[in-house]
Amino acid sequence: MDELPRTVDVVVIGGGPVGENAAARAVRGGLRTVLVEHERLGGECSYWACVPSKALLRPGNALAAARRVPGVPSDGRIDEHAVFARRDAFVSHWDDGGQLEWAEGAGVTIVRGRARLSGEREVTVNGGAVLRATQAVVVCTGSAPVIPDVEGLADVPVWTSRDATSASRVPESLAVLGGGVVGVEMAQAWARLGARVDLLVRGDRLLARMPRFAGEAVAEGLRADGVRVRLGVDAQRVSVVGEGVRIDLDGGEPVTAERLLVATGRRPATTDLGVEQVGLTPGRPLAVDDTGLVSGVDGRWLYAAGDVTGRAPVTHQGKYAARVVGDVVAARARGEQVCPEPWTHHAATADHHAVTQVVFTDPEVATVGLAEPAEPAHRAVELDIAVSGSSLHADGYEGRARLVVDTDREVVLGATFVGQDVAELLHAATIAVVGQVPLRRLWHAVPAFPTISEVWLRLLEEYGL
Ligand SMILES: Cc1cc2nc3c(=O)[nH]c(=O)nc-3n(C[C@H](O)[C@H](O)[C@H](O)COP(=O)(O)OP(=O)(O)OC[C@H]3O[C@@H](n4cnc5c(N)ncnc54)[C@H](O)[C@@H]3O)c2cc1C
Ligand SMILES: NC(=O)c1ccc[n+]([C@@H]2O[C@H](COP(=O)([O-])OP(=O)(O)OC[C@H]3O[C@@H](n4cnc5c(N)ncnc54)[C@H](O)[C@@H]3O)[C@@H](O)[C@H]2O)c1
Repeated sequence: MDELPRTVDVVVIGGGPVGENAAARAVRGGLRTVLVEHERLGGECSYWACVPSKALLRPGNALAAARRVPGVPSDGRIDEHAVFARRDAFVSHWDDGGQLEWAEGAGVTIVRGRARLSGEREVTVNGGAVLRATQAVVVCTGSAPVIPDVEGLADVPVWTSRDATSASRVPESLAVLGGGVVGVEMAQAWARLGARVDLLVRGDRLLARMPRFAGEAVAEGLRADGVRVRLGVDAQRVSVVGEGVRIDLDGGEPVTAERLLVATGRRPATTDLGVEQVGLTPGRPLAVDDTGLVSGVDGRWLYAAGDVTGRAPVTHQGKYAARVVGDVVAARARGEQVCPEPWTHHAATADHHAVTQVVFTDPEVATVGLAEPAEPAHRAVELDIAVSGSSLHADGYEGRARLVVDTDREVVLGATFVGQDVAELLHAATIAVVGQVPLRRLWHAVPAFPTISEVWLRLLEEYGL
């Protein structure tokens, strides 16, 4: 720390994907920028979330895809050692040296340590060195798992998503608490690696924020892999039994498993961050406007992006918000007027209208924008994915697609696709939503034959074109 500048233009707290992007963008705007990270550069996403979870899911999805195409050798079993080795390579063996090199190459100064806000434009690292920011402090501290208040849960060893993405031995049995995205992805990954999996879900469906047909299709996919999907069960008590854990359920028989994964959501990481020093409440998300400026703090110096804002907790939306923040801070430093009109360079407008997400299960779920009609003028146009492209892609292909259409303006407000390999359909839908492309113009976007995208033509016909 001694040789570091104590006064810089921008201090970014948290070196996950979001903080890295905010810092790089600020540097690109000509600002001297320090990024403080207390664990690994690259954050949760690179080492314990997006990347390793997708590496664990991909082999099972590839094998299942091969099994749907007669003639392709697919009678073997997954070699878990090779899967773990590939996962380990993707997370660079949990070594962030490569990211450090990238950051230095991008001109970002890295400081290792835990940062706390200690006053206006001021950040203290490890309780010692003080960094002062002439322009802005940008908080990108991410989120942490929520462990619910269930009797006994605090006293038993459980898996969080960190363990579920980094383990290198397949447990004989795994109970998963929570039917959200982490729950369904990890239930399938570990089932396909050979664990006996129970998925314990409080509500009556999986993926409750998505259209019902999405959760139902994923539940069917999980059941086909032997996962026992238990809907409408509430964990009452958790205790240690032998080498494993027992979960007593309201609404079902008790479940015993070698491991218990708690996948019941995440909360913004604003505790132990000194937010009370600037009049904010620890534990709450940092509410931001569309430029990333934190609400409730005077002086236009505190910004935030990513999971910590609670806005759209997926990596790509956080990085988008980070690019906006970096550019806004640089523009304001140059004395330019920032006009955050919707859809301009200085406003993260897509967070309100076009958040994208893919659930990487088999079947996949891909969503953008509105999942359900929200006003009388909105109409859901929905059908099975049954086109030449899909039937050639896999025997017995099953999928479903929904567009939410604004019938007054005749534009697409949202899309949901479920089925094998639908993730790559999503960007076309995103462009339709963001571009507010009239349906009558979309009619002229002719899907290539034979691709799964032919479903777009069927959807437009179903609408009435
Ligand atoms: C199992 C799992 C799978 C996921 N899969 C996907 C996926 O496939 N696609 C997707 O888009 N999203 C996925 N997500 C969500 C994604 O991981 C997050 O949206 C993303 O990591 C948010 O990035 P971030 O930079 O805001 O936060 P993080 O990645 O959490 O990074 C925050 C960083 O800040 C650091 N930090 C925190 N406090 C301090 C401090 N006081 N001082 C210094 N440093 C600090 C942390 O050490 C961390 O490195 C997944 C999440 C989980 C749990
Ligand atoms: N592919 C992806 O984009 C991806 C993958 C994984 C995670 N993520 C993101 O990471 C974050 C965390 O994911 P998550 O699945 O933990 O959260 P989530 O909010 O998606 O799901 C949590 C689930 O747990 C349930 N729950 C809460 N308390 C419970 C309790 N006491 N008992 C039983 N169930 C309970 C909730 O009803 C909810 O269904 C989310 O923002 C998610 O979008 C994204």
